[in-house]
Parts: sequence; structure tokens; C-alpha cells
Amino acid sequence: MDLKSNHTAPVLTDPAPLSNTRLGVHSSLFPYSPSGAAFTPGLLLTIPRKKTGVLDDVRACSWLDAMKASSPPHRKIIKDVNEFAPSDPDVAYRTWTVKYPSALKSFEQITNHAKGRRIALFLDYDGTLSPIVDNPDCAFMSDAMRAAVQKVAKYFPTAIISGRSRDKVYEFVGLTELYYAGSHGMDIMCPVKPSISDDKPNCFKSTDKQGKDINLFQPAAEFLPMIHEVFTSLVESTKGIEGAKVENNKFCVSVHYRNVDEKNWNLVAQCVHNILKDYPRLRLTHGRKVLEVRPVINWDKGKAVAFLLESLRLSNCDDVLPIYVGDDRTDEDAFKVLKERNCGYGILVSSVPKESSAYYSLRDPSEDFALARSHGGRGALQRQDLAEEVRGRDLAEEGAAAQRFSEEDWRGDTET
Ligand SMILES: O=P(O)(O)OC[C@H]1O[C@H](O[C@H]2O[C@H](CO)[C@@H](O)[C@H](O)[C@H]2O)[C@H](O)[C@@H](O)[C@@H]1O
Repeated sequence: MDLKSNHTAPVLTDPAPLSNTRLGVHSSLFPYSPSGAAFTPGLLLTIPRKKTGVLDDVRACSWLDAMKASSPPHRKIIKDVNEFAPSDPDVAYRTWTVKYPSALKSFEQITNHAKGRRIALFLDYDGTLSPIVDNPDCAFMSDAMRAAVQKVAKYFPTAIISGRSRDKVYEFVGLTELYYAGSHGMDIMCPVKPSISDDKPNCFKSTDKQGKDINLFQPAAEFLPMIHEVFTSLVESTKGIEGAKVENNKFCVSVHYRNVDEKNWNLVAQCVHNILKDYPRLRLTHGRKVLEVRPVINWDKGKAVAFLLESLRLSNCDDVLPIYVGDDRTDEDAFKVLKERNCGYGILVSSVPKESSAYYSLRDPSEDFALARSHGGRGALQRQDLAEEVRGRDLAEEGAAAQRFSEEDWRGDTET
């Protein structure tokens, strides 16, 4: 089937609103339609009236603006008009935590709420379990973090929900006892047979690398050849841009511009735009110094969380307290699902104030570690000390690593 056309690809600068708070795997898998309910007209590409040069398309659809807005100097301008933006960053952060209290400091409250209920834990990978680094292939989680997650998983069902390919994130985490959802939830592996998947065409049996039987749910399966084609084209078209990197995440593609000189970001945007305009069934979202190309199906990390909860028979709010920890815009879909169900908590990992559907906050991955250690049985008393200890230890480890580590990414006052 030729899915190409000459239409312009839809663009999203923020996650699509959820139209359905209850999981309905089939009914929610609507193919994208520009006039459909999933996207507001304001988020759609507008064609420039007057073409003055090659960048007009890119500027018109705001990609470049969105890319620039996420970079530190530009964000400072945005912060000046932000409600959480007193000029002192520490004051701004503290003010923000009134609305999004620290999960570490609220540990007692969380455990009280969890009394008599089973916690189900969902963890994003990049920026949550691992610090943001320049080279996406080197975003390793520390052994201490791995041990903490392993410990937590002994007590609570634990899943990793990542934008990476499932294989890649499994390679990084390396714990067989967890559930994994890659490609922003479009590739879900659950060791048990999902109770809601009996007749689902995109749910099938497979074996993992150890030869163990697993069940996979891949709602975007039909897009695989298209994504591969786009990945190949993007590798080719960006190869002249120094620092650009294209990552194949199986059901989506990441185009990284973290290491591209800002004056060349327009070239990156133009390459992606030129290719995407021929694929109306693919859309673009923005991550941390990354453009992400993905199918237009109505599926995201939020839907993946709902799917896993239901598959694992954990969707009864009276018995289960789901907790989702994430740092990215794509994690907002999961926060929203928990908020709309009024069941469980989203915890946003961010060192800068920002609007979120999460309930609590953590400043950086070292605080995730401290929280995991607390939940894993070490107790609440040493949480803050642990966060400080890990911050120091991980920075030392990173310093020894071959790649350049940006301190600003770890605990700076800007989102990266
Ligand atoms: O959902 P996630 O697990 O958070 O994955 C989102 C993207 O994370 C990775 O990119 C980000 O982290 C890199 C390593 O620290 C960093 O270099 C990059 O700038 C960030 O955008 C990953 O490489 C992407 O494929 C994921 O989609």
C-alpha cells in the first residue's frame, strides 16, 4: 500500500489531548485525520502566503521556533513571562514546588495513600533513570540506579516506558523482571498474556533474546516499513549536517540536534520537513533537542500505561496506586491518564519550573534514585542524603566516561 501523498505532514508541538480516559484499545486506534478531534486547528501546519526562500515552510510551521524555545538562552526569555519566574532560579523553583511538591518530601503522604493498595510503577528512561548526555548511545544508567530499580521491582510491578526502541531500552536497563514499552508505548512487551488482547490483531506471541515466551502489542505494526524508509531517507539527507544524528526507534525516528550548531538547526528542520511532507500519516513531536517522527495513530505513553494496567489486571483504583515518573513532554500523556482517572500520581523530573499534569516533582534523576531506594525498603530518613550522595557519585562516574558531560544538563537552571 502506498501511503505517500503530496499533502503536508501534520505537526504537533504538544501531545494530542486524550479523548478517552478509559482504555479501549480498538476504538482509540483511529487513524489520524487533520480534521479529526485529536488535533486542534491551531496546531496544524499553515502554508506561508509568500515564499521568500527555502526556510519559509520550516518557519511557518514553527518547528524552528519550537527548537529554539527549548534552548537555554531562548527559554530565559520565556521564563520572564512565566508565572514561575522570579528572577532568582532557586526562588522560582521553590515557588513552583508549592504547586508540584517534591515527591521526596511527600514520601510519607504517598506511602499513606498507598496503604492497602499495591503500587504499580512506571518509569521513563532518558532524563529519568539516566542523565541527559550528548551522545544518545551513551545514556547509561548507573549501577546504583539499576540496583534501586531492581529492588523496587521485587515489591511492585514495574515497567519502563520509553521513546527508545524496546530492544535499546532493554539493553540499557538489563533487568528481565520488568515490563518494557518502547517507541513511546507503540511496542509493549508483557511477559503475561494481556487479558484484553485475545482477538487483537496487533497482539502476538514472540520470544525474547533469552528465548523466553513473551507477548507483544504493537499498535503501529503496519507503519514499520514506512518508518524504516523515512529513517533511511533522514540518515541520507542529514549526513552533511555536522552533529546531526538520526536514531531508529523502530516505530518512530528521532532526529537529534543537540550537537548541531544552533545556526544550522534550520537545516535539520528543513531536512525533516522535506521528507515528512510526503508522509501525511506521520507526524512530528518535539523532545529534548530532538525532533521525533511517529505514526499518526492515537496512541501514546498514556495509552500504553492504561494498556499495561488493564493487561496486568491492575486497573482497579481501590487496590492499585499507579505512579509514573517522567521528565519529557511525551510523559505528560501518562500524567494526564492518571490525573483524569483520579488514580495514582505523576511525578515530573525537572530542574526548571514548568506546567505539567504531574502531581509531584523531583529535581533530577538522583532524586528518583533516592525515592526508589526509599520505596525499596531503605526508609525515608536518608532520602535527601542519598540524593546528594548519588548526585556526587554519578557526576564523578560521568567525568570518567569518554563522552563530554554537560553539567548544565544534569542540574542546570534550564530545560535541555
Ligand atoms: O522516553 P524517553 O526514554 O525519555 O526517550 C526520549 C528520547 O530520549 C533520548 O534522547 C534524549 O536523551 C539523549 C541522551 O541523554 C540526549 O542526547 C537527547 O538530546 C535527548 O533528546 C533518545 O535518544 C530518543 O530516541 C528518545 O526518543
